Amino acid sequence: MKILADENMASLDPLFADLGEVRRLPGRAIGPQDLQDVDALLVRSVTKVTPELLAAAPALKFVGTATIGTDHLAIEALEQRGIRWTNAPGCNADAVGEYVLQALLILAVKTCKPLAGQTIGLVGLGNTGSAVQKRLSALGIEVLRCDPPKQRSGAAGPWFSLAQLIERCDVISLHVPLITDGDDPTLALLDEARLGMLKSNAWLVNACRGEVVDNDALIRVKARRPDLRLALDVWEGEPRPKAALVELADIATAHIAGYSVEGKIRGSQMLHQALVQGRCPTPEMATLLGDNALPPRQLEAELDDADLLALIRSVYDLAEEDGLFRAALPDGFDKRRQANLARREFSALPVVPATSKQAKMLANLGFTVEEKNEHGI
Ligand SMILES: NC(=O)c1ccc[n+]([C@@H]2O[C@H](COP(=O)([O-])OP(=O)(O)OC[C@H]3O[C@@H](n4cnc5c(N)ncnc54)[C@H](O)[C@@H]3O)[C@@H](O)[C@H]2O)c1
Ligand SMILES: O=C(O)[C@H](O)[C@H](O)COP(=O)(O)O
Repeated sequence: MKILADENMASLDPLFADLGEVRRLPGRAIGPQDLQDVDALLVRSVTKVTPELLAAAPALKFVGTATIGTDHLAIEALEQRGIRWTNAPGCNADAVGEYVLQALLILAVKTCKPLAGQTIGLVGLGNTGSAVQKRLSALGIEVLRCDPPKQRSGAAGPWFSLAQLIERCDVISLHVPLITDGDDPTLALLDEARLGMLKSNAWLVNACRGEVVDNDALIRVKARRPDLRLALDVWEGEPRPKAALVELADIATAHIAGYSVEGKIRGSQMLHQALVQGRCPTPEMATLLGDNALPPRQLEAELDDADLLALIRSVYDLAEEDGLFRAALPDGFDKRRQANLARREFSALPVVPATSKQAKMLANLGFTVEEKNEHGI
């Protein structure tokens, strides 16, 4: 079998080398010239799998994207050709949950407003939205949820409309796929009118797709509403985000919210499973990850937002990444993505809690909770 894969996918060798010949290319460079004899194509979000690309791939039988989003795949064309395809639902949801929690803590500390005092609204309650909700509820924070497709499917509420979230929430975090048609399109879901109605001093987080927020409108609204706070991981026109918007954002990163070693490996494992369809076992996470947990940390009894932020920053430092991203622009968007491939999830940090209540909270946040050892740590 001839496999063509994005060179930045995790665990390519241990997962796919035994299945055939694996050729690696930079994702943005994969084009019709590369696909003539390819049986299986493994991509990430940066490769646009268009009808034109598929037309140049007569032997293609399988396309896998190691991502949650599928907006870069021409799904109708794949299905018309009978090419099996899969994405990797939920693979990096924990990484997104951890990114958003850290972004909110940064804004809480910066604005001197305890996170627990904010009314937080989530738009989209699938894998990533739920990952954010889980972490906030570990801190005792309830959220208002907006997800019309879920609401219509009868999922347990309460549910709120987007208009209600905008009216009531101090914080809005977006977790929807990019959808351009149908009953619930999300293209420019936050347009100029809706952005203009955000509450005074509201925080807006976008870690789903840049096009879900009208970026030009956001520039205009933020320019006249300096009270708004923005945490933006995704942008219209990646890898060339609008410089004016980067400048106006409080936190800006290069579409890396879902980047964790664990999330990347999970994505590759899911593609392996879909490709082999049970013909051989998929190597376990522990084998692919290796034994490389971080040194344990003993915690104080009381943890405020700043303490929790410091703990989280010891795993991954979003404020530092924000600075590196700004310094890398205008050309370095993909360089920052490449540089984020070693980020670990909270579970890589063993923590020794001071109280049993804290132990529960830290476990629910995703940390590995350890008992005290004989040295008190
Ligand atoms: N920044 C990153 O690194 C990163 C990482 C992972 C995912 N993403 C993006 O986030 C998106 C969401 O990921 P997910 O895993 O939560 O997907 P998911 O499919 O599990 O959930 C999406 C949810 O959005 C809901 N939804 C759809 N249209 C809606 C609308 N108009 N209003 C409100 N809710 C709506 C759906 O009903 C669903 O529950 C992905 O499609 C991808 O584009 C970005
Ligand atoms: O949809 C997703 O899963 C994310 O946007 C994903 O994290 C993007 O990562 P990449 O395609 O660069 O691997």
